[in-house]
Order: sequence, then structure tokens, then C-alpha cells
Amino acid sequence: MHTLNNRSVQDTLQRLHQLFREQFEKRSKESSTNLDAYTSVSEDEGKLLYFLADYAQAQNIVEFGGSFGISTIYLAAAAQNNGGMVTTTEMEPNKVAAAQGNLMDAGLLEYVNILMGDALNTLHSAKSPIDFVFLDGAKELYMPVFNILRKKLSHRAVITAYNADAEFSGYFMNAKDNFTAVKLMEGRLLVAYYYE
Ligand SMILES: C[S@@+](CC[C@H](N)C(=O)[O-])C[C@H]1O[C@@H](n2cnc3c(N)ncnc32)[C@H](O)[C@@H]1O
Repeated sequence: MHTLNNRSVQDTLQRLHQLFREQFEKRSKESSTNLDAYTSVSEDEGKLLYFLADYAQAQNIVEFGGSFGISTIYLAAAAQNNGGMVTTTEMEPNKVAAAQGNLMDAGLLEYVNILMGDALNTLHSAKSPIDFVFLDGAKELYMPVFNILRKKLSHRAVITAYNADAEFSGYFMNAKDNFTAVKLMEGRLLVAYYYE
């Protein structure tokens, strides 16, 4: 059975998606609020990440920007299927604590290593080879973060990035030698496939 279909995983995801929908609607009425804290992948986007990571048989998955752990749950479900682990990064301690609780509720905490702090510092400790990358932290850091990881990519790594800016997307869409890339989910999700 798919790990994603486990009762504990589904109950936790449904609770969190519902909470985020409510918080997003409430906060979007307060124009001064930074909505980043209330944004996560949607259910369809999370499922797509799960499908990709699972089908790639990814064992070593790295995430930039774990927040409260919604996307991390989808990735960790794939990691469990493949006997692997997710290394995720989050700079805000309150979010790390919340993510730990949410991953525990989903029954997936043992498949996740959370690096607390600035990913530009913490990700140097990421182990190689990396099979799957999901970038969803500060958009201007996608390229510096990717540059930390690129020497550790496995032969057929999959790189995914949420709401990447034109410069980052352009690099992958045009880097024809080693990458082939596509934008999915109305352009929100860049998926690049590395071939060494
Ligand atoms: C949009 S949220 C991530 C949402 C999450 N991926 C999901 O779908 O559930 C972006 C997160 O990246 C974190 N972040 C931004 N810059 C970071 C950095 N340099 N290092 C670590 N985390 C960072 C923020 O604190 C925030 O929680």
C-alpha cells in the first residue's frame, strides 16, 4: 500500500491543508501580513512530489524550506517507500517544532532529518548522492542553495522548485546538456531531470 494512503498520513495532511486554507483566507484580508508563513504546496502539488520522488526511487531527498512540514510529509512518505530519508531545512525554530509534531502525527518523523538554521549554512552537511531536491524557501536563494547541492547530485537526480523566479527557471530550461526541464501546475512547479 502507498504510505501516502496510511490513515495517520491522510488525517494529518487533511488537518494541515484545512488549517492552512483557513489561515491563508484570514491573513490575506490583513494586507500587512506576510503570507509566506501561510503558504504550502497544495494537495495536488504534494501528491505530484510524492509520485516523482517515489517513481525515481529516491532514497536521499533534500528539501529547502520545510516550514510546518506539509511538503515534507509528502516527501517522507516517498522516502519510507524507498527505504530512504528526507533532509529538510527550516530557519524558524517555532516552525521546526511544529513540523516535528506534524511529522510525528503522520508517523513519519523517523524518515526526516530537520536541519534548523539558515540552509546556506546547514546544507553543507547534506550527504551525497542526492536523488531528489525540492526548493521552497526564499526564492532568491534557490541558485546559491542549488550550488551547494549540485556536486552531490546522483546520476539521474530530479530537481523540483516551487515558484522559482525567471532566472532560476531559465537556467534549467536552457541548460540542455545536463538537464531537461518542464514547468507543471500552471507554471508553479519546475521539474528538472539531471543526466550526468
Ligand atoms: C513557503 S514556506 C515552505 C512551505 C513548505 N515547503 C510546504 O509546502 O509546506 C518557506 C519556508 O522557507 C523558510 N526559509 C526561508 N529562507 C530560509 C533559509 N535561508 N534557510 C532555511 N529556511 C528558510 C521560511 O522560514 C519558510 O518557513
